[in-house]
Amino acid sequence: MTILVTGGAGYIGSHCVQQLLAAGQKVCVIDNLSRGHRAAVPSQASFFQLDLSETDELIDVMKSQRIEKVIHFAALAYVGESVENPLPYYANNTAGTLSLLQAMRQSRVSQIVFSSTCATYGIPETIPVTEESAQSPINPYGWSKLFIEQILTDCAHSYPNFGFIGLRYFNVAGCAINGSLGEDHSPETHLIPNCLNTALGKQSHVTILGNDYPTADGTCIRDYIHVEDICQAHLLALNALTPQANRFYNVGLSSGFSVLDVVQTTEQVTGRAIPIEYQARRPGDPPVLSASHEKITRELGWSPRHTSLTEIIESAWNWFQKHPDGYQSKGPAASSSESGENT
Ligand SMILES: O=c1ccn([C@@H]2O[C@H](COP(=O)(O)OP(=O)(O)O[C@H]3O[C@H](CO)[C@@H](O)[C@H](O)[C@H]3O)[C@@H](O)[C@H]2O)c(=O)[nH]1
Repeated sequence: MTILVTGGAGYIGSHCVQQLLAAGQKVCVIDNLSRGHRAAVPSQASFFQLDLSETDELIDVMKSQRIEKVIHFAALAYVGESVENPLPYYANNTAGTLSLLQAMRQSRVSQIVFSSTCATYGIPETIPVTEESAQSPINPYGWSKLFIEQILTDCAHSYPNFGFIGLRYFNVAGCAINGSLGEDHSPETHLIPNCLNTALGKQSHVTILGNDYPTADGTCIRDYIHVEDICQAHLLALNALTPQANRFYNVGLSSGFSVLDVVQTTEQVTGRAIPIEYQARRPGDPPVLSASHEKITRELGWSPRHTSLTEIIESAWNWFQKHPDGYQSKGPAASSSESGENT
């Protein structure tokens, strides 16, 4: 059977493709290659440069590649940007997923692992957040994903063969432990890459977006989880997919680190000073997010391997040092063929 991976040249998608291939799966990647530099798609996978909105082309790929299941990563995922400009979030994330689901239905592909987010919880009433916590997003990114959760739930109720598992990610971070894949967003807004780029001297300081939150040091607390542990959750979810599966799982470590904790840990890992400047809060940011992962541990046997923030940042620092210009750098991982040629 072949697994279709949407967004398979992106940060999390590329790491997952590597794990799927290592597990002996046949993989087909689609990616629109927008938003800056992408990882090269490995030659063992087939690749089609497609956007989620291209329903007919998606149907052609699903039929010609004999797709059996889908892992759906492709999405816009910047909380701040979604507040400034919500329409692309609903178009790309919500309408794009609708197009994908229509293509699946036309092609008789009925099982999907979906990348959801802790941003669907909004400001949680209790920490750690369980899957039963109320979902009330405070930014369009979270809403764009929550709408998809409802669409998937409705499909599972109405279509007998349809099954899904939705993974609600907390803050995915770090890079492949073997150094082969990294994190390269454009524009870069994520905290750990911004800290590492400051350590590399590519930017003068890290801007702390708010120090008046109701937390011990006044900065936001997040649950950082290593990208390879998120990918492991996808492989387990893939195996657990059945017709009528209708389940959501939090994927986080139940740990909480403030923005200042992350800056200090990055200083320790890199041995370099990271100057900071304070700015006002970024609209759409909840003060504290951390996951209960009891359900995915109990039901799927998920067991994260990289559980310290130091280890997560070390894996990223390893890649950033060797790729100071991201995938454009002249390094071993960046020199392979462009993903667009690899069809
Ligand atoms: O230069 C920076 C960047 C970020 N932050 C703060 O650091 C925290 C983490 O921010 P970031 O790394 O941008 O991640 P989030 O906005 O928390 O979003 C991530 O976590 C979401 C879940 O909330 C995922 O779904 C998103 O895809 C993913 O980008 C937040 O409190 C930010 O306000 C700063 O203070 N300065």
